[in-house]
Amino acid sequence: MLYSMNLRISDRNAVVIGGGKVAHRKVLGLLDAGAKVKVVSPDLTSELMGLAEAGEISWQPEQYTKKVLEGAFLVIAATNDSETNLQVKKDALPHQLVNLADNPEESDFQVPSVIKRGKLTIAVSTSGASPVLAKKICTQMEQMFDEQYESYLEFLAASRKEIKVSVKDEAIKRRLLRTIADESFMKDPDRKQRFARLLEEAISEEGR
Ligand SMILES: C[C@@]1(CC(=O)O)c2cc3[nH]c(cc4nc(cc5[nH]c(cc(n2)[C@H]1CCC(=O)O)[C@@](C)(CC(=O)O)[C@@H]5CCC(=O)O)C(CC(=O)O)=C4CCC(=O)O)c(CCC(=O)O)c3CC(=O)O
Ligand SMILES: NC(=O)C1=CN([C@@H]2O[C@H](COP(=O)(O)OP(=O)(O)OC[C@H]3O[C@@H](n4cnc5c(N)ncnc54)[C@H](O)[C@@H]3O)[C@@H](O)[C@H]2O)C=CC1
Repeated sequence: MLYSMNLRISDRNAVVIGGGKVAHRKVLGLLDAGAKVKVVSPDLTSELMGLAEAGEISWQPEQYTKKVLEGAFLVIAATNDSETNLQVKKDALPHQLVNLADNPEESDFQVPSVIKRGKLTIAVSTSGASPVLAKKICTQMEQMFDEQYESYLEFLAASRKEIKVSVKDEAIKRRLLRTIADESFMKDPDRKQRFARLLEEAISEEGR
């Protein structure tokens, strides 16, 4: 059984070994999360080359050696040589998180298929059984959780903060938090006013 979590990797060092299309996909995810990415590979796809030229990643144009792992928080071995990928896992220190693109069993973590809507993240994993199914499920979820969720999550975050500072009664607090998570709030263009009224009512109910 794998343990699911959302890792903060902004400004952490990530090393990706290999410069093919799989490496490129993993690099994009790492950059989105704000990691400092170094790619180690004698060659790069044109997309990775573009990122290197733009200074978004650093490129070490060489074959893998153990020393490239120095200072890495997270390591992804995505070469097309399974022996090299396995060697990366053997060389890494116990606290370095390692993913092998061709070897789920030896990986410390696996990368799920992901949908992002602002603060909302939906990650789907099949534990390596079928990455294609993970991607398909995400495609289905994309319709259910459309772009509207981005502003809705902003509304929820701001409203929850307000509830936390202005309501002391635990039962009333819980009721409000559940109410704003209702689908009707997601769809309501006047939800801010509706929430303001509810909050006012709750505060006066508490004062009684
Ligand atoms: C274990 C894992 C390790 C990891 O990469 O972390 C892993 C392993 C392997 N993938 C393989 C193949 C493919 N992977 C994809 C696609 C994705 N693979 C991703 C994750 C994962 N892949 C992790 C498990 C996640 C899970 O199961 O939930 C996604 C979700 C995320 C991402 O990569 O960012 C991304 C979809 C991105 C999106 O949502 O768009 C496609 C389809 C395509 O490219 O369109 C194919 C071809 C079809 C096929 O082979 O099934 C192979 C065989 C290689 C070979 O044959 O040589 C292995 C190795 C093995 O199985 O042994
Ligand atoms: N996890 C996933 O999502 C998927 C994983 N795979 C696996 O990922 C691997 C890579 O796939 P692709 O990117 O399509 O391959 P690719 O052949 O396009 O790229 C491989 C890259 O690794 C580099 N490389 C090879 N030996 C190296 C070494 N010793 N040191 C540094 N770099 C080295 C090559 O120069 C090349 O840039 C394959 O082994 C495949 O089995 C394939 C599809 C999906």
